[in-house]
Amino acid sequence: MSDFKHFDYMAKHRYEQVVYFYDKTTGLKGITCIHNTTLGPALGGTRLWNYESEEEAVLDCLRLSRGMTYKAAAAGLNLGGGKTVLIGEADKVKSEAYFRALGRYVQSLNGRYITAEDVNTSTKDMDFVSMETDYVVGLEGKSGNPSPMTALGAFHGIRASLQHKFGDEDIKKYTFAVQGAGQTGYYLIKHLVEKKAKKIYFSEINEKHIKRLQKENPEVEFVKPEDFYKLDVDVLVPCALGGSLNSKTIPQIKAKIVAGTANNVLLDEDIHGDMLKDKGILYAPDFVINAGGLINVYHELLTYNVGRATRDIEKIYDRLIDIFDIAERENINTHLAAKVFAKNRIETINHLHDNYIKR
Ligand SMILES: NC(=O)c1ccc[n+]([C@@H]2O[C@H](COP(=O)([O-])OP(=O)(O)OC[C@H]3O[C@@H](n4cnc5c(N)ncnc54)[C@H](O)[C@@H]3O)[C@@H](O)[C@H]2O)c1
Repeated sequence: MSDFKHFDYMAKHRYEQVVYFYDKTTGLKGITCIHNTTLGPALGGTRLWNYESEEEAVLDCLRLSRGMTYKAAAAGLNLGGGKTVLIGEADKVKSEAYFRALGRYVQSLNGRYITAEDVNTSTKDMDFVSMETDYVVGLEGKSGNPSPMTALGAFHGIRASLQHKFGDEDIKKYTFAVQGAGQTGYYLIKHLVEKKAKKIYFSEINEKHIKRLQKENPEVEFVKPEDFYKLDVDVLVPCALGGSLNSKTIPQIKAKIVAGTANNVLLDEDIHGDMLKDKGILYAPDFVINAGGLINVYHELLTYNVGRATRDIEKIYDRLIDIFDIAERENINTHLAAKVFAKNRIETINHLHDNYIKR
């Protein structure tokens, strides 16, 4: 019997709500976690995963929803943090009825939570969800594929990092190594090529993605994944896995900046955030630099306009500059500074709510 104490955990990290739902007919089994709605409705995708245990699923949902609170707050959006996880094998459970049942549960929360696609769920699945609820974004024909926008945000984040570290953001003067040329890495490389980066390396494990890039941009040089961290470049651009910066990889790094799209790059936020700081490596916090897709999808809740969304994504530049300044002033690592930045925004708006009596 597990001794995980749900309410103690919720109290410690200030969660608002955890909802369990089960639909007998379709076998839909899931959890929605709403971490914080100070800034607005909790937004976060629906992840479908064959979790080993229910506890693992709850913990994943809790952790991911909290991450969404910070991400939305740091992105300057009027959104809170939430997430849904569904327990099941993707190729066995998925159907129209399954996702429409999910839509019913989302609708029952009356707008406190807004969903979207995530691991193992697609825009097509979300179309079924949208038949039952208004509270779903990232639909076909609306804001579209988030990956190019995530890559665009990361590109502005790289510029901000260069500016802060070297006082000059001219891409032409620098060398880059990109890990992963998938949905986001591919587009990010295109931006670096377009701005005539001095040299670009990339590492990949998917043969198809390697060939695509070598065909389209032969000047971008392939390196084996095991050689990625020790490359003598100015900027490492992680666009693949979580946990890639850890006690084994950080000592190998020669680059002065780490800035890319990958989520949860630091295996341990505190230990590895400090390790990078001590080595004089500027780290652009993942949840700030990779928020372009979220900012884009948020614009669906307004009236979607690609120009306005793009301008908002550009603001990642200023936000990172502010965060780097906080880190320097407070002598803390940049990941912690980003959390301080996000928490400050939530607290400020919270006070504002206290001053204002709704009629
Ligand atoms: N897609 C988005 O809009 C978005 C938004 C925010 C964050 N992210 C994060 O960015 C990261 C990349 O997302 P994506 O959508 O580009 O995923 P993706 O799966 O399309 O691309 C990842 C690529 O990395 C490659 N890869 C895996 N392991 C590798 C290794 N050891 N060395 C080199 N390459 C390796 C894969 O083969 C794949 O081509 C993820 O961490 C994701 O959570 C993505």
